[in-house]
Amino acid sequence: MLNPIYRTIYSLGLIPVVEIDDSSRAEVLARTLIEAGLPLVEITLRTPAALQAIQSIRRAYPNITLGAGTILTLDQARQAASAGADFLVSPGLPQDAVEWALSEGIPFLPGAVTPHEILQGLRLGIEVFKFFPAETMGGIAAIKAVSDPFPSVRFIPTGGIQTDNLSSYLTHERVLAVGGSWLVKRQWIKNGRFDQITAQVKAAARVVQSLSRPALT
Ligand SMILES: O=C(O)C(=O)C[C@H](O)[C@H](O)COP(=O)(O)O
Repeated sequence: MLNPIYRTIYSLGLIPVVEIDDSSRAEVLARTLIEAGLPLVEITLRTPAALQAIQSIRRAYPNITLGAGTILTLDQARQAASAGADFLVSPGLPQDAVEWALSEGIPFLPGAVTPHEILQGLRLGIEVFKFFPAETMGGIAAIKAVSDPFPSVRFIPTGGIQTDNLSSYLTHERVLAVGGSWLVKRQWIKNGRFDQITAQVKAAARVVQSLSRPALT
């Protein structure tokens, strides 16, 4: 059974992957995304401000779907969850963090691109994988090839995805959503250009809505 968080992610189709330098901008960032029709964000733990940003967003918008990305260790997984993250994302598969999250009922989206990595994740109980870096690893053709032996697996590709190449991913039955930093550029938050975030998110959402996507089974 697919976790309800993944159903929400599927229905929105897009995960903005965010690097934030100043946590005081987190609330307005979340408001911008919600008002643009995308009540979903992944804050990566790549900056010292990330945990505080997660806390601020959770406090201001209890219903937003909130992810924490770049989880590399068990400690980071615990910290992100207690700051208020609903789901955790990693570029790879940190086994202790994955095991802990699943035992707490927190969806964990680990990175996997090879059959070996997918098998490792499946054995831990993972149902959805981040396919990263998607474009560099061969794009949708690579996802098709690697998913054949794993009929239950779904992917959220990230890495090199933009509005103009997201369609080939999102129309494939194994792809739940796409993620990326193109929706919310770090500089836009820094420079207070929330109007650019709104425009980018709306343009991508229009493409998602125009697609005939396979139903979630
Ligand atoms: O930080 C992580 O946990 C990652 O795995 C990386 C991000 O998902 C990618 O950096 C997004 O890729 P771009 O959209 O090409 O910027």
